[in-house]
Amino acid sequence: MEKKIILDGIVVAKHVKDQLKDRIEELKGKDVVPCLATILVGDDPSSETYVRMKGNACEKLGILSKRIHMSKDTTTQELLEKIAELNNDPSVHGILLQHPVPGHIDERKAFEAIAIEKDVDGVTSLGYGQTAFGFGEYPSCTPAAILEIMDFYKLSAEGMHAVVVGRSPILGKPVSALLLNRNATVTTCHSYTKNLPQIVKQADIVVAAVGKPNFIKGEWIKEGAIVLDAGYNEGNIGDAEYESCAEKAFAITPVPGGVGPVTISMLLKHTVHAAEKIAEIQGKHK
Ligand SMILES: Nc1nc(=O)c2c([nH]1)NC[C@@H]1CN(c3ccc(C(=O)N[C@@H](CCC(=O)O)C(=O)O)cc3)C=[N+]21
Repeated sequence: MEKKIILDGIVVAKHVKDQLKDRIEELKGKDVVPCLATILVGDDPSSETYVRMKGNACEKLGILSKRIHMSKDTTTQELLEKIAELNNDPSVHGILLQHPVPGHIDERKAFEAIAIEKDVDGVTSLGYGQTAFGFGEYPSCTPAAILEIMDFYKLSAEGMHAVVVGRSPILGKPVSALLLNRNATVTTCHSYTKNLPQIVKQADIVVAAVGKPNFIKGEWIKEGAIVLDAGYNEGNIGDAEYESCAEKAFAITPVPGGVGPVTISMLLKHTVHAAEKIAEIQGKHK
């Protein structure tokens, strides 16, 4: 077999961020500083870590990071009001509401409240629909990261059987749609799927998006398949059992250092794009 490829998310993320530097400078020349607002509700330590990483990545690149931290007792109404305020704030170009929010909050309703032009995280149903139809500007960041990694390493999905394990609104469903748009034959598996190992065994491309540590085993992987692990479990453990899957795979993303860092770079890329569109509109009114 050809040499195994370890798909290096740090390298891909750096490539994406390097390409943004000139665009950010150009925007600043037009007096536009891209700005991402992040909303964290509650004090789940790993959510805090991810949101902090997102904010820090913004600042490192010259993107403003407006960090909103709301108490765990926040009501749906209060969260909706905060989102409305950010929708109406012309200095904010992108809004990220960190998932999950505390259980008493209607998360779907909150996601839906994000203005489509600021939905850089691809969480609204309109954004998802646009992604599914193939003209969305901002697919969810983890699905976008998975395609970015494939593009960087020139791994084509065309004609391949892609098996996505997981069907969540911001991961499994949109990544299935993106792969379908790249002309893969897509099977989306979930907790009711029968004979999961046999289905995964047929995959040329496996996307692990279940949220269960080391769930996908090496024995399930076809020799020479591509394994893309979008898992982010406690302790930086992926959804695919790395050692056993790597033995079979032709290419695989590690955790950490795979899909995660690219997810953040896609969020930055979408925020810069959102700012460019605002700058363009402002330019026309001058
Ligand atoms: N609205 C929303 N959008 C998201 O995109 C979103 C979300 N909610 N909720 C949680 C998940 C998780 N997520 C990660 C992003 C980066 C890493 C990441 O960069 N991880 C590093 C390691 C982390 C560390 O060093 O602690 C890595 O894989 O190398 C992980 C996980 C985005 N998510």
